[in-house]
Amino acid sequence: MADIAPAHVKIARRGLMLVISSPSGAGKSTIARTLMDKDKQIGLSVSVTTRQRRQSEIEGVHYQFVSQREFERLRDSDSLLEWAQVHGNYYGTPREAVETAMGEGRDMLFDIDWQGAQQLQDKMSADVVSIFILPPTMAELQSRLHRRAEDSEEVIQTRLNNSRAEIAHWREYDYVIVNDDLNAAFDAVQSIVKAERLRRDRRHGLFDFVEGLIA
Ligand SMILES: Nc1ncnc2c1ncn2[C@@H]1O[C@H](COP(=O)(O)OP(=O)(O)OP(=O)(O)O)[C@@H](O)[C@H]1O
Ligand SMILES: Nc1nc2c(ncn2[C@@H]2O[C@H](COP(=O)(O)O)[C@@H](O)[C@H]2O)c(=O)[nH]1
Repeated sequence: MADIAPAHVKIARRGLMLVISSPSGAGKSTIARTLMDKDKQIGLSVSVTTRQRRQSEIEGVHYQFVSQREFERLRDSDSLLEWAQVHGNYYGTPREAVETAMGEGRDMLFDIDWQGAQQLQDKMSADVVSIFILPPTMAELQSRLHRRAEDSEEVIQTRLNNSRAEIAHWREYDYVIVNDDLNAAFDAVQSIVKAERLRRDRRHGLFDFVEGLIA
């Protein structure tokens, strides 16, 4: 197995970059929030966005809401690790928080679209684990956006119109989960995180216990 470091080589463990994407309304933020509640080892990357704040959202918790001018300043000063225009607004991942977490070996979750996922994959492929969430049907996707009752009808229609083009990127992800039953979808995400942490630890030769057994 070529990816295991020899026992005498100690490599600093880096955090996992868990990327989760989906068409709007498929349930990725719900799954991400549940994971953050249950798994205290993982931190959420809080994006900056030019989108208007929704009623339920808190500044600095769900997003950092910024003006177009401030977004351009952050982008042009290379303060964003990735950025994209999605459904007519700009979104980006602040670089500093991610680099600090990775360097300290802390895992991070990114609720970002396929364009952002591609950029992280290009820049930091060794650390990225990507998951795409699908809705069970397009009709259910539509009714979830309506039931969420956070966006205007016009915004909902824009998001639904974009959903097929977003779903077309599903093959670019390491894992694909159909979010029909929320608990089952969450369990699948949790299993992926657990398995990927084991793989990462094996890769970094941190199985001190095994080394002790065979010493
Ligand atoms: N398995 C499920 N069954 C029924 N409703 C669900 C399920 N998963 C999520 N929902 C509901 O669907 C709505 C959309 O979910 P959520 O906001 O998590 O979507 P999203 O993919 O993050 O969308 P966006 O990209 O617009 O942020 C929410 O009201 C959520 O409670
Ligand atoms: N490329 C990025 N995409 C992002 C980021 N933050 C959020 N998103 C994605 O935007 C859409 C819409 O989100 P919403 O909160 O307005 O519903 C969704 O697909 C998010 O995943 C980011 O920093 N970069």
